[in-house]
Amino acid sequence: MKILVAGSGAMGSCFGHVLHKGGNEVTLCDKWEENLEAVRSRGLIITDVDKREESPLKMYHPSEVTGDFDLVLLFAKSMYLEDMIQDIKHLVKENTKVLCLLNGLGHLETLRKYFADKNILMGVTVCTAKLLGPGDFLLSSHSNTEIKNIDPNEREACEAVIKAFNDSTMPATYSEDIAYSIWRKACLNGMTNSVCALLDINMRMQGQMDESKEIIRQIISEFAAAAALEGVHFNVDEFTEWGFTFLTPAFAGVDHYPSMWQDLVANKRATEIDYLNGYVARKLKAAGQWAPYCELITRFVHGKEKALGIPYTFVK
Ligand SMILES: NC(=O)C1=CN([C@@H]2O[C@H](COP(=O)(O)OP(=O)(O)OC[C@H]3O[C@@H](n4cnc5c(N)ncnc54)[C@H](OP(=O)(O)O)[C@@H]3O)[C@@H](O)[C@H]2O)C=CC1
Ligand SMILES: CC(C)(CO)C(=O)C(=O)O
Repeated sequence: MKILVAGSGAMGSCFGHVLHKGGNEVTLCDKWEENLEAVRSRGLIITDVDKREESPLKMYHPSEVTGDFDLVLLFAKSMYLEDMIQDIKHLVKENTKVLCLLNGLGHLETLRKYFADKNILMGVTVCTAKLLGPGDFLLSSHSNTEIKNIDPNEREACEAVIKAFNDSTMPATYSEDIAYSIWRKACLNGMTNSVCALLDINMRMQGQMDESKEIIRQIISEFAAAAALEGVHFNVDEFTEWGFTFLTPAFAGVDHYPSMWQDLVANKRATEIDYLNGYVARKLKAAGQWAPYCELITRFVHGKEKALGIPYTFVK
């Protein structure tokens, strides 16, 4: 399969590398200058769990990419998704599928502004990856990715993408209800990413805090109220229990910090808060309801971004 990875930070580069090892023809593109420069001058380095590997993949600026692709894998941060789509949309032809695996909510609406449903695949992944430096990334796990076609007639094409992932040792499954899967993953990110970033703790430490279960339950209740407005229904207790399994050493090891901690605390970069807790707070507010936990968390995260002098866009 010919694959373009649009957004080749931690996740994009790691997925691209593993899909290349699985026999796919992969092109990476990104707009971060230091990243491009590091890959140009020294090559891409991927630590695939515990094996440090030099990847033969090249990385280009989106403006340099030409050709036909079967699949465009979107892996920009949520706030730069639209910008990335603007840069690569001309590369999406009649039969190209665009797969969005970003964390966060509201991305399908963004994709629909540019692409027909038949071109869109939506998904979520619990794989984790980390930026070690420009052009140097760690894939911490080959965990599951769920994918579904938006146009019901495109299941076969979606299954072909799932097969390409599985053939490349990236486990992937077909999601019968991708809206549910996306909300469940957003709940996980909404309960742990922002809390760990604000308290400067890792996921295992969050799991051990006495107060965690109640805080998490409240956050997930607000996500459930917002999801219901979109016709997605889930059980708050079930999601709280499921979320808690990620706060155990079995998933989080001894020191796993979620991506928002990596952005805000380690790398002092803007966060995806407006697409997680911020999305829920906005959604409920528009419906005349209130999400006190999500609202406060969003304001705290933006407050910290501001205090650190990080440029960000506050989605209203
Ligand atoms: N990391 C993880 O474990 C997981 C991440 N995800 C999701 O995947 C998506 C991509 O995340 P991830 O790959 O972690 O993000 P990264 O920050 O590693 O990469 C995303 C983009 O950010 C820009 N960028 C990265 N570092 C810098 C820097 N220091 N200075 C300037 N720009 C930089 C680059 O592109 P550009 O300059 O073009 O913006 C890069 O392509 C997100 O939606 C995330 O939530 C999902 C599951 C797990
Ligand atoms: C670690 C995990 C799976 C949960 O927060 C994640 O998606 C992230 O770090 O963004």
